[in-house]
Amino acid sequence: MSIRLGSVQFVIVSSPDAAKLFLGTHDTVFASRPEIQATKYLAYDNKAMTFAEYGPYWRSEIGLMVEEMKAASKARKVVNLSETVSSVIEGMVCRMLFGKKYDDRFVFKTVIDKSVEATGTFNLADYVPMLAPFDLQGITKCLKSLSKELDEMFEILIDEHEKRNQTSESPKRDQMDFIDILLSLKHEYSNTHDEQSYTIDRSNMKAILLDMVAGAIGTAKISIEWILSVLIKHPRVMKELQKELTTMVGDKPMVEENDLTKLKYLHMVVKETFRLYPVAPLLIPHQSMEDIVIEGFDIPKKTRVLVNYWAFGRDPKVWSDNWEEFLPERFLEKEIDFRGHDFKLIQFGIGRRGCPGMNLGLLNIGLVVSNMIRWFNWELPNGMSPSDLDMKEKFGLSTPRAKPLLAIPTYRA
Ligand code: HEM
Repeated sequence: MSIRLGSVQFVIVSSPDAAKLFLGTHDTVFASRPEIQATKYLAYDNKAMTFAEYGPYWRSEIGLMVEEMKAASKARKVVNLSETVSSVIEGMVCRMLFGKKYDDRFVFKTVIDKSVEATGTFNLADYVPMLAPFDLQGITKCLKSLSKELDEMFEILIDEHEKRNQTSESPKRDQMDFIDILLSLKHEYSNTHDEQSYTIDRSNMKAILLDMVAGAIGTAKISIEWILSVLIKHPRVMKELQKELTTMVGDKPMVEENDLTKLKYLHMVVKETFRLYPVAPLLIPHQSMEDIVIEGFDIPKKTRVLVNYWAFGRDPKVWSDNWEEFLPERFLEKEIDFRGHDFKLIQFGIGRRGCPGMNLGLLNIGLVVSNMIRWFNWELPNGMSPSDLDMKEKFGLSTPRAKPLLAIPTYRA
């Protein structure tokens, strides 16, 4: 389907076969992103991330989470799981990037949530550029203020790392956090074999940090929130997963990174949740870099492509008539994964602009979910039955739960 909004031409891709054409066969043509007001003000002129390195950044955060849930279990306290997951993920990401969990000056999750919301809001200025200077909806003002908040936080973090490195010996390679690694690459060429390579300066560093923080925090939080919701709503699936965890992990105090590959049922639960509750229902818009003809249709340069991935997971032609059912076992028979070979399940996008943080995202999700489920049973508050759990989404650039997930943990010794 093709539509026009103001001066902008869109193509909407609504099936895995069409996605294969645009993001597979013609991936090189559609590998650009449109420049919108949000990227202009938030994303340091679209300077992007390239790599990631991390150690066991998650251990203390997961340990604290388990202890906190044990205390809540003793007190029969209702836990706001949406809030808890958000803090755990923020803590894990901060430890990985900045070496430690920082203090109240750093409110990444709040600023990132607001930025995602502002980016996902329909902004007239993106479709009728002559209206941009008037900022009729006040979105540009909001984006500028969010950008300033983020910039100030990154400046403090980089300054603190630089000062520490000046006063004491620079950390050894295996003790470096992500900012140390970026600082060690400052002014080096990003790619010595490429004539168009650029040096990594301070704004590149901040753009990369923004990619990491924005990419890692909200997406994992939303994914985990949905996985826990479907598990609570479907006690049969919850029991099956707990059985797997008990058998495969035993009495170890924590489910660890190397346990995750053994957890086949967990992987099926994750895939089934990604099918029905995508984090980015339209992925991130792509844009064509040249004119192209696809299946007889002329598609001009700079056409934006929206991939309606939300619809893929609800297509009976793809998932059969029981598509509405939450059934992880459907992946027993289907060799479908989201690692770039199959266009039915593209939770992380696909091709050149696919998500570079997929492995890290899957790891964070696996660690948090498995530890929450290995050690605790979950009950809804006020005697609510699992089938009554509200599963409404809040639509936008990403789709979190409309209402926070509240539940009472009981410790499973
Ligand atoms: C559950 C976790 C995650 C999900 C569901 C997710 C999903 C996505 C999706 C749908 C896209 C757009 C793909 C497209 O338009 O074709 C994307 C892009 C991106 N993601 Fe992720 N992501 C996750 C985790 C992460 C993490 C942990 C990082 C960083 C460490 C990250 C960094 C990025 C970046 C930088 C892009 C833009 C890539 C580009 O434009 O070339 N993501 N992600």
